[in-house]
Amino acid sequence: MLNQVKVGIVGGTGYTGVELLRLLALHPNVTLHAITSRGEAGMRVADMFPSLRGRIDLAFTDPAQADLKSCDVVFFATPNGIAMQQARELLDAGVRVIDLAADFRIKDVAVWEKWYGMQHVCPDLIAEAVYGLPEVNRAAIKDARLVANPGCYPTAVQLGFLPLLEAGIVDPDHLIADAKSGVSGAGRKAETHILFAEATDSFKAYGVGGHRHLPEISQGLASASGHKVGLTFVPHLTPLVRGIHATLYGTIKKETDLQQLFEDRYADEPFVDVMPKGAHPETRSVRGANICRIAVHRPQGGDKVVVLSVIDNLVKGAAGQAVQNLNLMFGFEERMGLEIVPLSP
Ligand SMILES: NC(=O)C1=CN([C@@H]2O[C@H](COP(=O)(O)OP(=O)(O)OC[C@H]3O[C@@H](n4cnc5c(N)ncnc54)[C@H](OP(=O)(O)O)[C@@H]3O)[C@@H](O)[C@H]2O)C=CC1
Ligand SMILES: CC(=O)N[C@@H](CCC(=O)OP(=O)(O)O)C(=O)O
Repeated sequence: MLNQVKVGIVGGTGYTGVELLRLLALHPNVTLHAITSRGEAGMRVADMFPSLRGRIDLAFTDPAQADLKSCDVVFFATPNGIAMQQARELLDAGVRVIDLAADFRIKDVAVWEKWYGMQHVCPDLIAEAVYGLPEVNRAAIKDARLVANPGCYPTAVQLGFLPLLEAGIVDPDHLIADAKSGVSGAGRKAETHILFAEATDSFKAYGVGGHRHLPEISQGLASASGHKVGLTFVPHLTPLVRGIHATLYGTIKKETDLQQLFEDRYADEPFVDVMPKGAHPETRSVRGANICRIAVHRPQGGDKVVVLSVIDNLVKGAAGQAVQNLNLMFGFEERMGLEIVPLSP
């Protein structure tokens, strides 16, 4: 077992890339070896991100020149369609890969190609990849060469629905996920809808007709329930920087103590907190930390269950979960580098 891993990050200037840097800077068993950027090659990381001054003494390298093959593991914090072009070469060189994008998340290649609008260049690697949701796939992640780190909405929604579907408590044909994301979920790019004046002091749904996280969530929930699910998923853009709040609805078909069900399911999970009965988790209670806080409700004792699930999209929804996966892959304690108290307020 290695006690020090050499890490490369492709896409070090994006929001998930810099979040990886923040977490890995304090990870005792990680040595950062290469951090790429095409636009900022040559610039010192700490000059671009003063929050990392005194913590990271490296410069960005162009991905074409970066020494990725001598790393033990490479994270791709890049747009969709980039990791699939380089994964095989790295795996062949003995490098393990964690993709924060969606290239390896959906097992059905035709479904992936339809939603992502491009041809997949290595479908055989999709078959090999392990979906990196530790609360479901912990054992397989430990042995994986290639991990598909889950999407942000899919993390919040799946963790909220899993106990109910695994135990057959709700009707799997009529699930509703009403989810809200902060603006950092859209990445660090110049687009009109995420400009301060457009996104602040306003609130809107988007992708009601279909969002690319729908097939990813449906795949995970189907696997939990043992058959296909019917899911209505509506994402919203909310004027927060970080955070996802998912309100999940199901129709109860089998009676159980819902609070006990959730507490038992997540009793041994270091990064899922089932809150006391009647709680209303806030996104600020997870800000900056690798945690999903969940509360389960049964309004007026009726036939509907309502689950509230909150995460920080950049941490449990991306970089933190990726570090959790690294810890599992290299046999480190799962909490290593992730013992962070959320920022509140
Ligand atoms: N933001 C979030 O909350 C979440 C994001 N994700 C996923 O993680 C991935 C990264 O997201 P995010 O950090 O928000 O994205 P950003 O747009 O903020 O950053 C993208 C990064 O990728 C680099 N990059 C872009 N194109 C290429 C390329 N062709 N080759 C190599 N590097 C490239 C960019 O740097 P440069 O152009 O200088 O090379 C930049 O560092 C995306 O796939 C996203 O869907 C997943 C979960 C949550
Ligand atoms: C607010 C916002 O725009 N969110 C993004 C989520 C993108 C993301 O993180 O995508 P992956 O998890 O698939 O990598 C969106 O809806 O497209």
